[in-house]
Amino acid sequence: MSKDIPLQKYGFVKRDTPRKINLDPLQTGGILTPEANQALMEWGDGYSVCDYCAGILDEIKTPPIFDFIHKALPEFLGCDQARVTNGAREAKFAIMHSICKEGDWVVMDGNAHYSSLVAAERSRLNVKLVEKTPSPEYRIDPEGYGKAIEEIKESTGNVPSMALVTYPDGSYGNLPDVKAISRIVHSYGVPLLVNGAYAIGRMPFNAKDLGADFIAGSGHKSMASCGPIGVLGVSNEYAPKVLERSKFNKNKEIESLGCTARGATIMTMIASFPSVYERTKPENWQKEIENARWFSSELENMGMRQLGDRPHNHDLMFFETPVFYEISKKADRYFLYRELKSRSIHGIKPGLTKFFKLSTFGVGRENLGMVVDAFKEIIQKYEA
Ligand SMILES: Cc1ncc(COP(=O)(O)O)c(C=O)c1O
Repeated sequence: MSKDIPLQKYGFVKRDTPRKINLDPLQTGGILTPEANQALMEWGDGYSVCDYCAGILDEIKTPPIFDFIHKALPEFLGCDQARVTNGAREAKFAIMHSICKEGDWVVMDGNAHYSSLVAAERSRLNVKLVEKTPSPEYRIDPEGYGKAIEEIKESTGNVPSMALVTYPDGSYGNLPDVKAISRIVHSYGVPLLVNGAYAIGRMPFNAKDLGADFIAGSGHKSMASCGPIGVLGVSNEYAPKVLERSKFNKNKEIESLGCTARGATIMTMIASFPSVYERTKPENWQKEIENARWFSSELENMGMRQLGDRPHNHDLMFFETPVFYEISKKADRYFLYRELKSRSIHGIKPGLTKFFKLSTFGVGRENLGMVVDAFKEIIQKYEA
């Protein structure tokens, strides 16, 4: 027998982050609804959803996983077929791995998330990035996709086997012109994967309208679900490859390794779905954009600068904050984190003062006003 393991620090651990107001881009869209909180307790046992499983997760009728995956999700995502995965990255990997062959090329926007790059690496693909425009916009020019495809064609003799665009990206919250990108890549016969980790579940999103052949979304990031869970969407044209079943076990899809999100993760997604559906309606998303723009203008009035798309069209925003950086030289680099923490405002990374990103999603105008007031107070306190 090995040495005794000290167990004191394990068991139930309380989360002590004060987060009355949460601005963390990773977290705002993943906060559970009351229904999802309830589902978490009800379905928390490991394989709880499998009481009535006949061998195929997405065909479980009770609880209504079949209806959710085969009816509600494709309708919601605007795609022919949908599946749940263990995250956006697992959806991207499954798509790349099934569609591309080792050594193929994939073209991605220069704002692509690292998880898109590692999904390509794990699939043994080569990646060419479409350059973004310089600061302060960091825009992706759709024409860059045509140029990248031409370059790959010239050097390898073949077009890439896939293009990917991040909509919006996770640094600046920029929404590239996906329809234009889709037209360009399709003119070369290249299929398009839209990484909607920050779109699906927050804002109106329709794969067919965007011209996407594949989509990936994140439940824990944007669909008020406890992670890890994501969604994958695919057109009928590519579904046979992406959803191919095992020759050893006809019930099991290869790319999902047979089963994906199960237990609490899928049940929290289902529990939150009515609220998520509601919040993505254009009129509700419009309010989120108005809040983001209002918040951005308040920060700019204090001497900060919002980078990326202007006017901004998403809740995720990146700010250059020289006013806090100057204070940090006199105080220390953690002063902002401490001050916000003492006001129960969470989400700006500890130690960041020169620039930071945040999300206003679901925070509401009143709480955003409290953040604005907090920033004003902090500036006054340290500049006095
Ligand atoms: C733009 C973007 N895409 C994908 C992901 C990964 O999502 P998931 O955790 O669901 O794999 C992230 C996570 O930060 C992201 O910011």
